[in-house]
Amino acid sequence: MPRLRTLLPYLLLVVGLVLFPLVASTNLVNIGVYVLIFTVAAVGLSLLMGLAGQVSLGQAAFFAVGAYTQAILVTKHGWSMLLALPVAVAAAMLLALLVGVPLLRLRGHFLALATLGLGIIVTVVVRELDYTGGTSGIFGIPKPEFGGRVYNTPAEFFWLLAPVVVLSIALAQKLTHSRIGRALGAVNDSEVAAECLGVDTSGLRLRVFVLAAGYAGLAGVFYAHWLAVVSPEAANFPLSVSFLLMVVLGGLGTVWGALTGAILVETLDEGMRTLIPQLIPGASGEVQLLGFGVVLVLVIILVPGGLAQLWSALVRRFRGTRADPGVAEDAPAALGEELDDLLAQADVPERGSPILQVRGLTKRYGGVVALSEVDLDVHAGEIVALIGPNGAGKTTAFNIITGVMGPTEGSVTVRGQEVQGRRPHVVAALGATRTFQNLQVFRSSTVRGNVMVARHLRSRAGLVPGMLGLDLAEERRTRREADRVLTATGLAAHADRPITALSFGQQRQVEVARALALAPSLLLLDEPMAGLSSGERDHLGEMLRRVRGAGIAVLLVEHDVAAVMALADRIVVLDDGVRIAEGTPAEIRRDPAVIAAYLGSDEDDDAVVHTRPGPAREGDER
Ligand SMILES: Nc1ncnc2c1ncn2[C@@H]1O[C@H](COP(=O)(O)OP(=O)(O)OP(=O)(O)O)[C@@H](O)[C@H]1O
Repeated sequence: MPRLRTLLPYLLLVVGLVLFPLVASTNLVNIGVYVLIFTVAAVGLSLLMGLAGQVSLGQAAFFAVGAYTQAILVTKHGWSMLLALPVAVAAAMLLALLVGVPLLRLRGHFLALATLGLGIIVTVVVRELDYTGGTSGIFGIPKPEFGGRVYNTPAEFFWLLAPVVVLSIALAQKLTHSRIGRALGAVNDSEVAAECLGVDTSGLRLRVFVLAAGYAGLAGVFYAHWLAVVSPEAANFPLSVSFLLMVVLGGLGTVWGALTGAILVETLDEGMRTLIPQLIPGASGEVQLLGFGVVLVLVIILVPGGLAQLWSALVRRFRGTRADPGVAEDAPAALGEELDDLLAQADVPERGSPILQVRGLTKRYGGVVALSEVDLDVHAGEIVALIGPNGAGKTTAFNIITGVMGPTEGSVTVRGQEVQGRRPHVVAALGATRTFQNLQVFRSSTVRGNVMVARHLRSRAGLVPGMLGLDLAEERRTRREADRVLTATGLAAHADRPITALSFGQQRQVEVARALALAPSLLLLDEPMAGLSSGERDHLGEMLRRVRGAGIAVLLVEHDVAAVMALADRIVVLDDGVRIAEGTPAEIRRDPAVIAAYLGSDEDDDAVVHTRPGPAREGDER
C-alpha cells in the first residue's frame, strides 16, 4: 500500500518528536533543538544540491539574513515573532533572488566559491554596521510567546519547532515528486535534453535557490529566538560547511537525509567538542572545522551517497528485490493505435507549409569553419535528411537550430519566428524538439519518468502548487498521457523500469518516444538508427512514416544510408560545412559530388550504399 508507505516515516517522525523531550536529558533536548533548527536549513540546501544540482557554500548567509531581520524587527521595532517571521524569510529569499541571477550563471566549483564569498560579505556587513550590533550582534531576542505561554525550556521549544520541521520535510518531499521536481531531476541528469523538452533550467534553478534561502531564513528565525542573540557567527563559513556536511552525510537527493545528516553532524559536533580538547590541549574551533573537513572528505570517498545510500543498500538486502522489474519481451511491441491520437496533438499547419527555414547559417570555432552559409528548409509532413561525412557539420546545425548554441552568422526560423541564439526551451515551446547523437536520457528516472518530463510544456503546476499537493489531478493526467505515449510507441512493457536497465537500442527508442511526447511540429533526430537492431530499425522507420503522415516535419541526421534513402523525401548533403547538394534520394544517389564526398560509387565500395526500398509513396522517385 503506497499510501501507508508514504505516511509511515512521518508517523514515526511525529512519534519520535513527541517522545524525545520526555525521555531525553535537558542537555540532549538542547542539542535536539539545534538539530531541528539546522534540519530546516539543511532541507533547503538538500533541495538545492540534490534536486537542482547546485553546490552552495553560502547557506549560512541566508540563515543569518533571516536571523538578523527577525532580531531587528522584534527588538528594535517591537514586532511580534509571528509578524516578523514572514518578513525575515522574505528578506532571505529576496537576497537570494538578487544574487541568484548573476550567481547561477556559474556552475559547480565556481558557484560554490561565489556562494562562499556571499557568506563572507554578509559576515563583514553585519560586523561592520552599528545597526546590526557590530561584532557583538543583537541581544535580548525574546523566547517565543503565544497565547500567554512562553516557550522557554528546551522541551517546549523543541515541541514548538517539531511541526515546522515535519512540514518543511513534507513540503520539500512533495516538491521532489511534482512536475517541477521531475524537471529539476531531469536537468540534473541532462540539462541539454531537459531544455530541449521545454524546461527553462535557469528559471527553475533560480526558484529553487530562492526557496532554499527561504528555508535557511526560517531556520535563522528560530535560531535567533532560541539563542536570544544573533552575532556575525551566524553567517560564517563553518556553519555553511556544517549545512553542507549534513546534506552530504544524509545523502544527496533525499530530503530525509537532511534530518539524519543534521542529527549526525550535531552529535559529531558535540563529540568533537569534548574529545578534541582532551586529545589536543588548547585546541580551538579551527581544529573542529578541520575534523568536519576530514569527515566530509571521507564520506565523499567512501559513501558518496551518504546514509541514504547505506539505507537503500540495507533495504535491498533485506527485501532481496531487484530495482528492475524486467520484462518478458525484449523486442519492440507493435506501434499502437494511440500513436495517431498522440501525433494528432501536434499543432501542425497545412502539409507543405514551411516549418523550419535556415538561411546563411555559419558557425566558426576559431579557425575551424563547422558550417558555411548553409540554407535548409523543412516543411510540414516531410522527412528531410541531412547527411555527410564525419565532421561535415550536421550536429552543429542541429545544435544551432535547437538553441543549444548560437550561430556565428545566419538565421533560423521555426514556424515563422526567428530563434537563432534563443535558448532551447524557447525553441521547444515553438514545437521543435530533438534526440541526440550521444544518448541523453534521464538516467535517474524510469522509462515513464523520462516521458513525463516531455509533458512539461503541456502541464502547468508551479513550485508552490507542487509543494502543497495541489497538482494531484494534473500529475495523474500527465502519468496517463506518458503511458499512452509508451503504448503508442510499443514501449509500454518497460514503463516502470529504470531507464538504465534498458538496452542501448531501447534507450534510443525511449528518446524518440520522449521527443514525440512533446507532440512536436518539428522533430530533429540525430542518428536515431545508431545501435539499433534491424527489427528496431524497421520499427523506428515505420514510426517515422506515421509521424510524417500526421503532418509533422522531420529533420534526420543518419549515417545509415539505406534507411535515409528509404525514408527521406529530400536529402541535403553537407561536406566540410558546405551544402554540396540537395534533392530527392534518387537524385542524391546519382550526384557526382555526393558520390565523391560521401557515398562512393557502387563499383568503388559495394558496402557503402545499401539502398532498401521503402513502401511506395506518392511522389517517390524510386
Ligand atoms: N566545440 C567545438 N570546438 C571546435 N571545433 C568543433 C567543435 N564542435 C565541432 N567542431 C568541429 O566542427 C566540425 C563539424 O562538427 P560536427 O560534430 O557538427 O560534425 P558532424 O557532421 O555532426 O560529424 P559526425 O557525423 O561525426 O557526428 C568538425 O570539424 C568538428 O571538429
